[in-house]
Amino acid sequence: MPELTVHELTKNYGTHAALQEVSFTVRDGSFFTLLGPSGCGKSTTLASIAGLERPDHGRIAAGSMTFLDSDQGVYLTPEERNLGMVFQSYALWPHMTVAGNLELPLKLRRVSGSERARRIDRTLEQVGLGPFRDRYPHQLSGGQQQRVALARALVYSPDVLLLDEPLSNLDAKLREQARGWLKQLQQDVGITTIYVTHDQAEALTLSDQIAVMRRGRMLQVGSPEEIYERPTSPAVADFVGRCNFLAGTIDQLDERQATIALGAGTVRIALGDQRSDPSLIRGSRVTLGIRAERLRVVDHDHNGDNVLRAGLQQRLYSGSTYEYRLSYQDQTLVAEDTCVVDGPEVGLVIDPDTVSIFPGEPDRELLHPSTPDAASSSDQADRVEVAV
Ligand SMILES: Nc1ncnc2c1ncn2[C@@H]1O[C@H](COP(=O)(O)OP(=O)(O)OP(=O)(O)O)[C@@H](O)[C@H]1O
Repeated sequence: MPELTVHELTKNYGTHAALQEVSFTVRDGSFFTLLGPSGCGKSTTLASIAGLERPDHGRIAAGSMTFLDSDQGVYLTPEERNLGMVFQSYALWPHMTVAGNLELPLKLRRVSGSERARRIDRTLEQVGLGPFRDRYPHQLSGGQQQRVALARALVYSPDVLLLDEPLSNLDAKLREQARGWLKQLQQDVGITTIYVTHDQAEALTLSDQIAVMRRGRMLQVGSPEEIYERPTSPAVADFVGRCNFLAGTIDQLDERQATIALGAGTVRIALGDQRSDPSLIRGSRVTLGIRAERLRVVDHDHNGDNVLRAGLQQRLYSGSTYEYRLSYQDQTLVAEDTCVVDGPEVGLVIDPDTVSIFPGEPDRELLHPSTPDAASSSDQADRVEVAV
């Protein structure tokens, strides 16, 4: 299976820039996910790869085959690209049986009768639908229909599989099961796969690489761990997982640590990847990103380093954890913890190894103002040590 490269893809709809110089590479045989909020350009990117949209500018190639090269005037039709595609609405042919749905794309490719039968049997076996070959789509469950759609995309051995939110029509439980099954199938077949979703949990569990998009631009490409643990921008930290953002100023800085002034208090930070960032200098404004599940809620009189004092607004039971809504200075923070802590005020222990630091002020839309009736946070100076 070939590697797929997308280079500086640009697409405008009138004055609206749907894609702005989007570039990425999908490794041979890997599972690559385009993740981002609604309207960020995921489907336009996928449709451009499929040949269903024609970008204004850019280059797309799979192995030695160039699908699109705007500079050279190269543009292959969808039929010339040998790709398999599955949409959210499985788009099965309702008047054909399961086997009939798989047979049509083979007939269109002029595959011989005996070879068609062999491939249909093998693919239905792969997706676990052997016994269902003579059923019609309306006689199948949603999950089974989704498997038929996948089988139909795989039966003619495409070079690359393109999946546009294929699990979103399934209910929550079935969707979780389908993730494991889909990942296994992709690994068994070994096919290069590009997957579109706005569901971060789906992206994290399924992917070898995730590309986070926003407003037609690529924000970050990396493994699920990189995207979650080391986001390169507040926007990525905000979209993947739940993150609290705090504004601060670098007070002191050395090779390994930085001390950040947070309102009335200070924060000590051990420097990781950001060590080489030239914009992190003494006196510069920064944004700290702290994941909700990495804030430990303790009693208000808890002693030690890295403790913020916050007002307790609300504690919500969510099964495996409690969700705390807390007021800190003029913001609402969210923490997830398994323990029960009460009182108008609590302590928040920050794990120094799990805080991200970004240059500059936080975007206003990332900050959540505290509600007017919330208990006020302590004015006392906080001292927090954070590793980045
Ligand atoms: N045919 C079109 N004409 C005009 N604007 C379009 C067209 N198709 C898409 N857009 C716009 O381009 C932007 C990107 O759309 P796209 O469908 O790629 O987003 P998306 O990330 O896939 O969103 P969703 O998750 O909601 O499907 C959106 O602002 C959308 O309104």
